[in-house]
Amino acid sequence: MGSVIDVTIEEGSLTEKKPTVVFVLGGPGSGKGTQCANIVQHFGFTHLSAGDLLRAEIKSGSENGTMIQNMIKEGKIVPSEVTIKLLQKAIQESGNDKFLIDGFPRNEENRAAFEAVTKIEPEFVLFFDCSEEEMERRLLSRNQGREDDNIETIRKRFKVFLESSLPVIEYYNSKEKVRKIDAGKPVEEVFEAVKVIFTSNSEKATV
Ligand SMILES: Nc1ncnc2c1ncn2[C@@H]1O[C@H](COP(=O)(O)OP(=O)(O)O)[C@@H](O)[C@H]1O
Ligand SMILES: Nc1ccn([C@@H]2O[C@H](COP(=O)(O)OP(=O)(O)O)[C@@H](O)[C@H]2O)c(=O)n1
Ligand SMILES: [Mg+2]
Repeated sequence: MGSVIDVTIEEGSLTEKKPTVVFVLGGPGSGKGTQCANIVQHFGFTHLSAGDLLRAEIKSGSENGTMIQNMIKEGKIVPSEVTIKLLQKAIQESGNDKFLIDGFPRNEENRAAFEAVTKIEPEFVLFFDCSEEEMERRLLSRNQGREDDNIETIRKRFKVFLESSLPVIEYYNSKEKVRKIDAGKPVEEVFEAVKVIFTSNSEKATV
């Protein structure tokens, strides 16, 4: 009797549809959050910013809060175990099946752990390509009171981006999953390029 129930549950989980995920990557200040807000309005995705989830975790007074706060101040990447748990919880609570995951995966550890734990492959990877000079200018005038938007931490974040995050983008590029956008232009122009990608991708999916 027990075995019949087991088989039913297994079949149920096998046929459960995996959510659609788009990773939104790019250096600090490249405009990920800004463009995600636009994409949500036009294409019905739920926006999950790994950085926002980590900052909310600090505010909630969680036991990991101090560790996360120290890492963010130093521009370091928080262990994937912590970030993936927060992402999974947000995915479950959203009720949606389409997600923009912004600022994740930021290193090889993030990428491999997410794949191993969730078995989710991104539909594609949106890469906002922007010069350091422009990103620095934007971060220094972001005015969100962030403890990491100071020149000292910004330099550390740029270094981490080049050393740890770009290789992840290269990995997806070798799988032809990267859609690169010139993010140095004004917000509206960047969004025009973003729209083309989301429109052509959803057309492909329905053919
Ligand atoms: N295309 C753009 N041109 C000029 N400023 C921008 C552009 N996109 C975003 N910004 C501004 O730059 C800052 C960083 O943008 P944000 O979306 O938070 O980037 P990220 O999430 O990649 O760090 C914000 O103050 C935002 O208003
Ligand atoms: N996957 C991630 C994403 C962010 N973070 C931390 O959160 C910080 C801010 O990330 P963010 O995505 O909000 O920053 P921006 O690129 O949006 O400026 C990073 O510098 C890391 O310290 C992380 O540890 N792991
Ligand atoms: Mg952001």
